[in-house]
Formats: sequence, structure tokens, C-alpha cells
Amino acid sequence: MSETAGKMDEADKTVSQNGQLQNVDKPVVLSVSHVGKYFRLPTEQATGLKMLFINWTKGIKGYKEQHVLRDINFEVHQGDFFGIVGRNGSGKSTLLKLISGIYVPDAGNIEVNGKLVPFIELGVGFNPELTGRENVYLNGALLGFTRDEIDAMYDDIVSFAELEEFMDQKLKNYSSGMQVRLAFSVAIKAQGDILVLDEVLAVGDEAFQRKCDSYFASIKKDPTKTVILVTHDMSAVKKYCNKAVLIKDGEVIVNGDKDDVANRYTLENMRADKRDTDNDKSGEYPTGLNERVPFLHINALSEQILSRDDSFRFEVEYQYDEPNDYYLAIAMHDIKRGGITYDTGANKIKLSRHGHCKVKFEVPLKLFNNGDFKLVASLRTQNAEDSETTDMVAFTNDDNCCIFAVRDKRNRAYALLNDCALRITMLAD
Ligand SMILES: Nc1ncnc2c1ncn2[C@@H]1O[C@H](COP(=O)(O)OP(=O)(O)OP(=O)(O)O)[C@@H](O)[C@H]1O
Repeated sequence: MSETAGKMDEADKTVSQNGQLQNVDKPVVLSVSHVGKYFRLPTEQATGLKMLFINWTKGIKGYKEQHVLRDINFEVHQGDFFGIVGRNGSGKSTLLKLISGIYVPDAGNIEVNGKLVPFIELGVGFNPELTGRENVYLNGALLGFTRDEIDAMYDDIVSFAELEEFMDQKLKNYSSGMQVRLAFSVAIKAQGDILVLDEVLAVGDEAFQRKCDSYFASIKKDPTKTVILVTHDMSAVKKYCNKAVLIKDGEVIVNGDKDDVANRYTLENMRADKRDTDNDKSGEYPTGLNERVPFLHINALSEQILSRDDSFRFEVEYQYDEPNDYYLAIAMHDIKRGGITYDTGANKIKLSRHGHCKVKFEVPLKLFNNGDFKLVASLRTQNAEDSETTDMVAFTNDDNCCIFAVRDKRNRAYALLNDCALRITMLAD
């Protein structure tokens, strides 16, 4: 085993064991160890030297430190397609700027071995008063390429950007899409070793995105090129990356397996959506609850990201003190595709315990295709006049329901549950 492979961290080992990572024996091209970054946000301004002195004697700093990144550790090997994922404001762009040498870390260090080409902020290194051609040369020079090197890659850049007819026009006359195309083409066609890209999939029109798509597919196969990609697009992470990290509030919370990272990100987003709804609560009881049923909650008892070999276990926890029998009705919504996937029916689960109760359930996932699901429940009582009918007493809303997701490599994103769920029968004439 090489020295580099000997240095691999726990995440690398895990990933290589489940067969996703092929590059652990390749050289480390980027090493991020114990990196921290904070920004100073001004709180009050001293208006002069005297004020500054008074503040100093009182211990008033005049700024507060916002820790944007804390103890970030990971390694990227040559040939990796490495994803950096996280919600808005989690610190991804700051991390890319540190990797690209735009910022200096306040703690830890970053080692880059190879020529790094960043595409992280549009407009950096471009001058609107210069022509497209001049901008290619300017940008290439800023990236550290010689004139001869830029001459050699110029045609390739222009043809990828499909801007042949516009190269002698000033950049300020380009549409924003054209500017993105040119900047992106310079970044990817420049012969660097490590390409650092921020949200590139979100730029350009559909045709250009398709082109980027096939470019990514080809670069993924090139063992000498390394890509570091920041994206919110989990299908891109699953499709291109062999490794990824998930950053939350400035810390790496998942490191290594790109599927784990993508799944956890989905879960974090689902949780955040739910929290947003929680914050909207008003009145004495949460929506759906009342003095008869002051508490009704669905709790996940299993992991919330599962494969079709798993079962999802959950419990309905509630408070109900009236002496009559009652019913629990449970429905499962398909969050992305819409619609109800399953419904127990209003009077199938009859219960008679009272007080604070918990009832456990299990859903086998064999028949599920990939998707995000929301379980909702209602507590119902028999209608006094019609024994066939139930009346809803309380229901879970978005703040007390439960979510889970099915992610299985064997499954597709079809709307239907399971490939065998639908049978089309030919009818007689
Ligand atoms: N130059 C700066 N000065 C002060 N605070 C900053 C600076 N740059 C970023 N921040 C703060 O650092 C935090 C992380 O920002 P960053 O842009 O790295 O997040 P991000 O994960 O890239 O977000 P997004 O997905 O929205 O691009 C944010 O709270 C942001 O306000």
C-alpha cells in the first residue's frame, strides 16, 4: 500500500469497503485539515481614536466573530469527483474560496497538489470593457497560463461556449447567459488538474446544461482530472460524484459516501421544511389539535432514509381521555409526486385505551420505489347517528406528522410503486 493510501481517513475506508471509491491509492491532490474560518462582523463603530481607546479599556471589541467553518477535514484524491453539499449559508462557498486561495484559513491548513482552476464566482477575472477574446486571455493569465498555452486552448474554449461570432464584441454586450458560458468554458477547457465548480449546473440554458452534463460524464472517466463540485442538485451528486461531504452550520456532518451525503441532505431539507411550519404555529393548540386531543404526534422509530429491504417503523403518540372507543386513521402522502399512496381507511384501526398512549406500526418497503413520504394520522370517533361513518376529532398537521424517504439503487424514480404494481390487460373487442 502506498504512503498516501495509508493516510486515508475513516470515511475513505468505509467508502472503499462498499465499493464506491476507486481512488484511495491515487495521490492526494487536496488535503483540508482542521480548517476553520470566521468573519468579523462590526457591532459598533468607534468614531475616533479617543472612542477606540475608551472601548479598548472597557473591553469592547466593536465586532463579533461569526464562525463560518469549524474543524473541516477531508482529502480529495486524484481522479475524484468530489461533492460539497449543504443548505444555504452552511459555508460551502467560503470553503471553496479557502480551497482556491481567495481566503486564508484562520485555523488548520489546506494543501493543494496540482494546478487548480476555480469557477466559483461569475465575473471574477472578467472585464466588461474588453472583448470576449481579450477576456479569455486575461482570465487565462489570471489562472496562471502563458500566452502560448492560452493560444493552444483558445479555439476549444470558444467552440465549447458556442460564441465564435461574438468573440470580438465587448463583454458588456453579452447576455448574462453568454457571459456564464464563456467563463465556464474557460474554466473547464483550461488544462488544470483540479477543477473547482460552484453551482455550475444551475447556469446556462437547457442546451448548454446538456453539454455540461456530457462534459461531466466524460471528465468523470478521466483518472487524471479531479473535480470539486458544490451543488444543491442531489441527482448530480449521485450521478457524478464518487465522494462527498455534507456541511451543516459550518461543520462536516457526513464525509465519504456520496449516497449517504445526498440522502442525509434530503432529510435535512425535509426537517427544515417541517421546522419552518413549526414556527408558524399560533393559538393555544397546534393546528389539528384541540382540548379533546391535545397531543397527537407520529414518531419515527427507524432511520428515516431506508432501502426497499427495510421496514419503516413508527408510533402514533396521543392524548385522549374520553371513555368511548375510537379509531386511528393513517394516510401516506407521496411528497414529490403528490397524492396519497396508502390509506388505512377511517374505521379500520379501532382502539380503546385512554390517557397518554403510543401505538406502534410497521410498513414494509418492498413495494416502494424511491420517493419522499409523509405519514399523517387522524383520531376519529363513531358518528352517533350513522354507524358506518366516523367523525374526525383531531389530525396531525405538517408540524406533528412524520416523514421518511426510500432510496434504493435498484429503484427508479417512476411514479408507480414497484415495477410490478401495474398490470395492463388487453380488453376484448
Ligand atoms: N465576506 C463575508 N463576511 C462576513 N460573513 C460572510 C462572508 N462570506 C460569507 N459570510 C457568511 O458566512 C456564512 C456562510 O456563507 P457561504 O456563502 O459560505 O454559504 P453557502 O453554503 O455557500 O451558501 P449558499 O448555498 O447560499 O451559496 C453565511 O452566514 C454568510 O453570511
